[in-house]
Amino acid sequence: MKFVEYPDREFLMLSLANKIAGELADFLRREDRASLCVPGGTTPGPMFDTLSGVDIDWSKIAVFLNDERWVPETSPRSNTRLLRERLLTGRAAAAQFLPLRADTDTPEEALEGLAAAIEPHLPISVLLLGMGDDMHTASLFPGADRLEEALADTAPLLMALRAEAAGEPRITLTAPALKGALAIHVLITGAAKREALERAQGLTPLEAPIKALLANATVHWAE
Ligand SMILES: O=C(O)[C@H](O)[C@@H](O)[C@H](O)[C@H](O)COP(=O)(O)O
Repeated sequence: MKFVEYPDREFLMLSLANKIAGELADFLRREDRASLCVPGGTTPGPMFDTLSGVDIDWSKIAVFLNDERWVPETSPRSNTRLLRERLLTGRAAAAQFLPLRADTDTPEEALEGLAAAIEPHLPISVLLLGMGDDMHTASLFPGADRLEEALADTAPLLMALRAEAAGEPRITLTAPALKGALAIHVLITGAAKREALERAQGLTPLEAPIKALLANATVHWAE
């Protein structure tokens, strides 16, 4: 794991947006298409604001979430809504967005169709992850009902998980799909998350799911 500390959040968000844009541009020099997989939550909005304006060929980039909360897109908790408002706008509006949400009562009913749309875009070219104070990443929550299956090398691309801390049911990319990414970044801010990350180093992925993704990751942090 590589850990990069920034003097403040603004500098972190700008630098990370430029780093990710540079990596996507590099992929597009070598390949016809690239994919970008990003978290929802409250942290990445300012980074999305910068990234959405960068001058790369977004029409060749598939964008999808790490995970989605099973709520309608009109909900303030919808990660899709965050993406539409903060990332898939400006130049990045030309990107191909692959949803992790469908109009079914349960995430289980939608898994197959959603996974089939993402499958052709693997491995992920650039993966950005967030992390909660409880050391969850994507919707791989400690104590989630099917966490062990979702961490296994044999896990399917997508799974539905339920956890008390998650609130609503979740749909998430599983550990092997995330681990297969060609570049992995983790974006965290604040003292509590830095401490949680340090704690995770000494724990197993079942106790601290972020641990499953750290080996090849660059963690970006500011107070
Ligand atoms: O839907 C989600 O909850 C996210 O994708 C999740 O994995 C997120 O990255 C962390 O919970 C951190 O969230 P914050 O940035 O809000 O702290």
